[in-house]
Order: sequence, then C-alpha cells, then structure tokens
Amino acid sequence: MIEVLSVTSEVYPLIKTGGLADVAGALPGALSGSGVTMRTLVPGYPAVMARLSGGREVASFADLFGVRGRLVAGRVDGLDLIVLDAPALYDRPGNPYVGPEGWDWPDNWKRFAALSWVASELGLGLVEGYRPQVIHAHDWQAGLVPAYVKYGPSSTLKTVMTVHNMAFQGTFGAEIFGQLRLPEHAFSVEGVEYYGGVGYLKAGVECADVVTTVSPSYAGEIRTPAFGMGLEGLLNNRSATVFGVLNGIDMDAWNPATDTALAQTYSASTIQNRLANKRAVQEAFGLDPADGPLFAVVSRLTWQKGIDLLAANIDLMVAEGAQLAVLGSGDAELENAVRSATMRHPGRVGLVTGYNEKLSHLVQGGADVMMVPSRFEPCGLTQLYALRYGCVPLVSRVGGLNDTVIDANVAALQAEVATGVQFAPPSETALADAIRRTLALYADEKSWKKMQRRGMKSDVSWATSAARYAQLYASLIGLSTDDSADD
Ligand SMILES: Nc1ncnc2c1ncn2[C@@H]1O[C@H](COP(=O)(O)OP(=O)(O)O[C@H]2O[C@H](CO)[C@@H](O)[C@H](O)[C@H]2O)[C@@H](O)[C@H]1O
Repeated sequence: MIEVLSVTSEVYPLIKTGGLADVAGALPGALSGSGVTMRTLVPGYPAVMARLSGGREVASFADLFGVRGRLVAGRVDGLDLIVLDAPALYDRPGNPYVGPEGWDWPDNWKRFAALSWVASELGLGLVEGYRPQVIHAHDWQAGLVPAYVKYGPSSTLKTVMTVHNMAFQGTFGAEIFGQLRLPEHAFSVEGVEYYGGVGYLKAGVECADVVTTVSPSYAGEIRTPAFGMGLEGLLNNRSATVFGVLNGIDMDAWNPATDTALAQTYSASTIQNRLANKRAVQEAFGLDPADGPLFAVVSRLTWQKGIDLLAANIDLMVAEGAQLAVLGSGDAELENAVRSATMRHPGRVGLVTGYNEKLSHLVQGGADVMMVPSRFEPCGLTQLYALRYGCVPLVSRVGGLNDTVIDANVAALQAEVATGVQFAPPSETALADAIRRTLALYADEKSWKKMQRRGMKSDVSWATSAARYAQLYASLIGLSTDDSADD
C-alpha cells in the first residue's frame, strides 16, 4: 500500500465552496482498490469540527505560528480525516477564505502556512504509526507543503502539487517571509520568492516533485502567457514533470437513478421522466411551466465563468423562445445584470442566489441545456454532472470543457458521437451563434434525445484518472502500481 496524505482547504461533504471540494472528497474513495490509502488533512472550520464527534487527538502544538493547535483524527462519511483544530485560525464565521463581509481574512497567509507546515511535519513522522510516503497538495492553500519538504530535514518524502485554478495564487508581501519557518535561502527564485513577494502556488509549482493540473488541455494552456498568469515560464521549465489528469465525478452522489434531490429519478431509458424535474425547476426559479427549451447555469458568477457573455445574450435567448434558470452568486455587477434580466423577462428568466447543493442537483435533472461559457476552465465539473444527467452541455472550447464535451458539428452528428455544443472564442457573438445552434438541435427531438443518452453513457467517472494518480504516486516512490497493489 502507498500512503498518501491529501492536503486541502475544502473537502465535500464537510466544507465546499467549489470544485476543489468535490475532487478532494471523491479522490480517496476512487483510489480504493488501486493500492493507495489516502488520508485528508483539512482545517478545523466550525462546519468540520461539528462533524468530527468521536475523533481522537493525535498531536498537539503549543506554538503553531503563535497559537495553540492540535490534530484530531476521525472518519467522516467514508473519509479518513486528520483535522487541524486551531480555533484562533479557523473557528470563524464566513467561508474558508473570507469573512461574512466578503473580505479575505488578513491572516490567510498564516492560516494556510500553518496547514502546510503541519502537513510536512506529518510527513516526517509526527504521529506514531503514521508516515505518508507522498503528500498531495491542492491549490495555493497547500502550496507551501512542497517548500517545507524541500527545505526541511532530508527525507524520502515526495510531493505532488495539483493546480485546480491558476487564477488563485496566494501571493503575499515579502514581510511575512520571516514568520514562515523557512530558512533564509528559501526566499529565492528556486523557492518561495515571487516577483519580490511570497507566492504560495509558485512555491508549490517550483518545489513539488510532480505538478498536475485537472485536464490535459489546461496543462498545455497554462504554459502560455494567456493562461499561465505569470507562472508559464516556470511551467515550461519543468514541462517534463507537469501532467494533466482529468477530474472525474462521484458516480454515487451524482446518479439520476437514485438522487433524492430530484422530483423524479430516471435513467437513460426513462429520459422522459425528466419532465417532472423540469417543472420543479421552473417552479423553484419562478418560471412559467412552459415546454420550450430550458437553459441553466450553476456557477460562481464571475468573469472566469463568462457570466457577462451570458448576460449579454439573455434577451436573444428569450426572443428565441427559451427560458433561463441561474443558480449562483459572486460579483455584484454580474449578479445585478442577471437580476435585471429577470425583471425584463418575468416568467422566462429566474435567478436563485446563494449556494444550494440540493437545488444544483435538481437543475441538472430538469434543465435541457447547461451553459458553461467560461473564459478559462481548468476542468469544470458542472458539464460532467450535466452529461451524467442528460442535460446537454453548451460550453466554450477551453481547458477541460474542450476535453470532455464532443461538439455537435456535422461530422460528429453523422458519426453519432456528439454530446454537446462547443463555441470559440469565448465572446458574446460566438456564444450567440452557439445558442442558435443549440436551439436548432433541440428542435429535432429525436436526435436531441440521442445526444442526451450519449451524454448519460459517456464515462465521467474517476476510473481512468484515479489509476493515473496511483501510477504517479507509485513512480515517485519507485514502485510500479502492481507492486503497490500486492502489499
Ligand atoms: N450556487 C451554487 N449552488 C450549488 N452548487 C454550486 C453553486 N455554484 C457552483 N456550484 C457547484 O460548485 C462546483 C463548481 O465546480 P467547477 O469545477 O465547475 O468550478 P470551480 O471553479 O469551483 O473549480 C475549480 O476547481 C475544479 C476542480 O478541479 C475545476 O474543475 C475547475 O475547472 C476549477 O475552476 C460544482 O460542483 C457546482 O455544482
């Protein structure tokens, strides 16, 4: 067995603000049977501590970056957790990164340095009877893990850094460096220094043994200035150790045949049963119970996700006889743009703000089209859920959207392989064309149903990618996957 410690700032179903939680929550289970045991280190936010009854203390710290802390191990919903309980850092309202007023916590550098430092201590054998061979760090919040390992006592410990989104890098002023518990020479180009300050994601990308990102297309894109966001040079330098491993989805949590969030469950052979869900979605979003095409968005409302491109096309969609249901929250300006469309088009356009996991399932089960018009998308999970639920994805041709949806062009339709609609570049006019193309496809009921069914049958599971991660861990510690499965 290969022991891997996954380090993450969120993990479903305990704490989730986006796709990272889904991936961190699903990967440990997906790896079972592949010779890998994965435990997860996560901060003890209130939502996490509330689920951890019966956990046992396995370590304590009198001085964790100036505060007290302890590690509590426990099993919750099938996950083997090690929780960093440090109330001065994590026992706060709001989400993991921002307070109730919407501002980043000013000590985020310390909150996530502490998490990463503790991970590296675990890797050095802090807890008797537990010694991971590989630490898998997710995003900038765990970006310092590879640096602590690189500059710590020499060991055989290996590190994997996964970039879920290059747009969030965790950059801080140089003044924090003195408090990071790193040696002087770590403040260098080969270490944590980044444009004169400290870069957590940069440190991870620089110091990890292997860097992965969440789709093959994004792995290529981030080596260019348009997507690399300053890290493209570094990624090019280490291109031999940068891999794209496509995300999968939790096939049990997202199963239209058993999903309790649906008004009516269904499968590929009972796809007509989606109608009851469509009516439920229309009701939840204040829409008329109409029979035309129902488009939907489940997303953070941000520039990355192309919500401004969507807003610019709402009048067109309504004029063409479509309805739109938007579930999400984010930038006030984009939220307002969608809200004003709901006022212009009562009964045709609906908005539910806030985060609602249950409603997101219902939308996937009832809408006809799931729109993901992102400007960049490392992988994207929404279109994968959509495929599984027979909700046809309409996506921009970037990152993981490019890798997971087969565009309904003439050749793909003839070959009967199309699963959705792609457009490029991510612009208002290209999206308008894609909407018109989608409406034409929807009008051909028989071929639309076929496309829905093909989506439902496409492989969006973790099977291939979990095996790929297992192989990466094994190669890092000099084993083949077969050896590890034998243990
Ligand atoms: N208002 C709301 N209510 C309920 N659920 C909502 C919601 N808004 C969003 N969600 C859910 O949040 C998740 C979003 O995941 P994505 O992967 O699509 O994007 P995200 O940008 O968060 O993730 C980043 O990390 C992931 C994981 O690697 C990459 O796939 C992605 O490209 C990258 O940007 C989905 O599970 C979606 O259903």
